[in-house]
Amino acid sequence: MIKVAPSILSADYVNLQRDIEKVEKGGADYLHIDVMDGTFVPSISYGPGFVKAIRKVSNLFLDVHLMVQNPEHLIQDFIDAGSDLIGVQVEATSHIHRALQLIKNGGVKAEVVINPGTPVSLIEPVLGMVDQVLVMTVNPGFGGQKFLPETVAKIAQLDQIKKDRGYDYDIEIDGGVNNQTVVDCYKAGATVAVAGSYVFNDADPVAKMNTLKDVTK
Ligand SMILES: O=C(CO)[C@@H](O)[C@H](O)COP(=O)(O)O
Repeated sequence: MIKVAPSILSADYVNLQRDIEKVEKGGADYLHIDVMDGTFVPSISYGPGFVKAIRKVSNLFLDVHLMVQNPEHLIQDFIDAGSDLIGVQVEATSHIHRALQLIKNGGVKAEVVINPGTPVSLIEPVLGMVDQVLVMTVNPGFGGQKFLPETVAKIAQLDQIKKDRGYDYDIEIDGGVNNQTVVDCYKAGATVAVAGSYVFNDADPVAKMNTLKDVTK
């Protein structure tokens, strides 16, 4: 069964605490928080103060995805804010190893993220040091996009590397995840599914999370 990480990008910001409590009580495994800087991706979202505020009202595992250029400058702020895991895009820094070290040295789980156009070979050197790999299944920056099926092969490749080398990272997927697209990803080796619009654009987000779990049993 896949773990589910609702993405608050699609939550109702005016009733954010209500939406977070709903998915927390309903069995969410993580809460996914997308940090966008308007440079690495076209949109701007939230900063460390936002993560700190959520930390005060929720015990959920905070899965913070930095879609920002040169993330190393911001990592400490997001550690201090109470993140449980911090993800950095391999395309956003010349120093991916250093960025991951900074996260780990701060006592937080470390994740490397790859965009749909980025090959797995680019992150191979750091796979032995991460707790999670995020395979973007859409181009990052916006919720509600269509899943890109060609990304499934990369999930399978990462699963094979994990088995061959005895690594134990989780493989997370993000973008266009729904009750259909999640199935092939799960079969290929995905262990965590981020879902934004599928979960929150429904009157019953908990039922949607349960569906993602049910179809991957
Ligand atoms: O990273 C992103 C968007 O770039 C996400 O985490 C979105 O929140 C996913 O939204 P859906 O595709 O599930 O609507």
